[in-house]
Amino acid sequence: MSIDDMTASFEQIIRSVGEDVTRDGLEKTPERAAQAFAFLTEGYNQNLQELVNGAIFPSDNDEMVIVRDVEFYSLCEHHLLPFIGRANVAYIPNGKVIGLSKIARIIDMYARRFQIQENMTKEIADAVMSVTDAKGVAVHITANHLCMMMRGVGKQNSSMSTSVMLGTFRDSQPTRNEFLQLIRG
Ligand SMILES: Nc1nc2c(ncn2[C@@H]2O[C@H](COP(=O)(O)OP(=O)(O)OP(=O)(O)O)[C@@H](O)[C@H]2O)c(=O)[nH]1
Ligand SMILES: [Zn+2]
Repeated sequence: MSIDDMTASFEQIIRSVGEDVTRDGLEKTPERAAQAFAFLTEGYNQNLQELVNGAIFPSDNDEMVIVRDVEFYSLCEHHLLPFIGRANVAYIPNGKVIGLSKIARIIDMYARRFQIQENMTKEIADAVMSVTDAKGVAVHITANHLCMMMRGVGKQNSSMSTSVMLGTFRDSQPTRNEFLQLIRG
């Protein structure tokens, strides 16, 4: 990722809207915007193994583990505008558990890319499954999309929910229901 290239692109965008990129307030904006965008897309520079950093621990607990209400900020791949929400992630351990913070790091790694919510939900579920070998993984995300709020159809109060169920959560209705009840509570 080249900050210089992005800086030049933001300079061009600012010019294209008819602004004077040399005026005091905007002088450093192209580079600031490039740095901000680099941060918001840093998920492209991360990979799962490095991010988890070996934080997988043996455990004979085989009850559902849920990490709830993890906030995230992503960018929709259609408009590059933010969508903002919360993710709930559950898994049923199969001899090992993952470090708690790593679930949040996995969510951020996929959020900090150009995304649609459905794909992000699936990518998080697949990633948690691949690093934990869990009996089952469930991911549920609710988000507000600014492309639908500050432009376009202009709906301020609608939110979108997506979920992906793998393994036991897909096969067993009671397990799926327990998850849905726990995230509602
Ligand atoms: N399924 C899904 N759609 C999304 C997501 N983020 C944005 N969109 C939608 O992507 C669609 C793109 O539609 P287009 O008609 O190509 O673009 P547009 O003319 O800007 O559409 P409007 O937003 O309706 O003005 C819109 O319906 C958006 O609401 C997402 O995460 N998931
Ligand atoms: Zn959008």
